[in-house]
Amino acid sequence: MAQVGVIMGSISDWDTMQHTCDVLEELNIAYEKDVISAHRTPDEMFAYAKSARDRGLKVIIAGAGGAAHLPGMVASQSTLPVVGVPVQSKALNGLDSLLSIVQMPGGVPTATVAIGKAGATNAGILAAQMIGAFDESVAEKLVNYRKTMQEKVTEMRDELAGK
Ligand SMILES: Nc1c(C(=O)O)ncn1[C@@H]1O[C@H](COP(=O)(O)O)[C@@H](O)[C@H]1O
Repeated sequence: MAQVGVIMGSISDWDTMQHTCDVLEELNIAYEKDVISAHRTPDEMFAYAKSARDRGLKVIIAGAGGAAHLPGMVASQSTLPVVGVPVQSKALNGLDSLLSIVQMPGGVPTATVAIGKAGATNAGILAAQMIGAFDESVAEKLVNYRKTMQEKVTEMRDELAGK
């Protein structure tokens, strides 16, 4: 059963949001993915957010670009934690997406990560950390993920020393 719901406003967001899915797979966390838009499919968006907890999801990750209302609107309809990923827009480089997601009114938070690929990856890790707070096996996977990161840095140091 999926623990994380990954949604995006358009298929054009997939290039970014695939990095969320990649890290969830790496951490062996079951997830589902879908295209849902607060603007274009408001009824589906409401239904998704309202049913998310009962369907067993623990965290929702929502990626959107431009007037990125999807994360905030989903957050308004669910008590699950929502992580918003600002997708890099063409016109304003994602600053519009970032500000749309991060500037929520008091009472309805969305956890907001950085614009683009690094943010999308971090959204997946953050979701794993939320689940890992209550699930030791997920916490162990996160420890291993960090070890792998450290090993990569060690390789970089060796590579730099040889230059
Ligand atoms: N920001 C939103 C929402 C929403 O917030 O509901 N729905 C679609 N979009 C965004 O519109 C951008 C352009 O979409 P198209 O490429 O389909 O024209 C995408 O980045 C999408 O996330």
